[in-house]
Amino acid sequence: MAHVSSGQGFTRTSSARESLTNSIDVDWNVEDARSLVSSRTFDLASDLLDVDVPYEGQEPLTFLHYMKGYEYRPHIDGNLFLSKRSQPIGNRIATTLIYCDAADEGGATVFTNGEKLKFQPRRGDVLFFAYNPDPKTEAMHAACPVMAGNKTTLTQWHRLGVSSRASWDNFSDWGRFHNPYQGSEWKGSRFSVQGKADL
Ligand SMILES: O=C(O)CCC(=O)C(=O)O
Ligand SMILES: [Fe+2]
Repeated sequence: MAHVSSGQGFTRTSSARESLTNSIDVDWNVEDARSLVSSRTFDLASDLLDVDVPYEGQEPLTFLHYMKGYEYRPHIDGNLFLSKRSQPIGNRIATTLIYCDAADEGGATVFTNGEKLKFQPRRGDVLFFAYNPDPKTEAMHAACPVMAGNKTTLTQWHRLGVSSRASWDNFSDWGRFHNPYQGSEWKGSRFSVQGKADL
């Protein structure tokens, strides 16, 4: 059972997932650990997907802490295709996982359909996956139970079509989430696929 926190002092529970979680809103007006880590995940996503993934208006960074026996059963993070024909405006298209601490035993991230990949993370590893072409097959994944030690991760989901004026919760039916940094905008440089050919 997970105690899934919004960071606003309430939790909801999920039987598919057992971890301690916290949502970390990013203030895009300042350059700090949160904005720098989060922005790098969007740059990576833009580069790999060949489409500019916005920074502002995205879901918060989510910190997950798995203790011994905790796991996250097979699930999909998003349910739309990223194809030339469909325009997944406002929807999740990909996920970046940053492994802050690896378990001593267990805690692999596995892709349970398609090619059945198993990724045994070490501290500092980063895993990126898109839901293309079929999110219900290749992108179905799970976090194996932690058998010894602790595992902590930061998850950043990536959406297209969000902005400082149109945040992610406008495009989901989970209700409106208070973000103290709503409307903040990154003033620094950012990766763009337009300049990629010149690299
Ligand atoms: O911690 C993991 O290995 C997977 C986490 C995950 O699936 C998620 O945050 O959506
Ligand atoms: Fe997931």
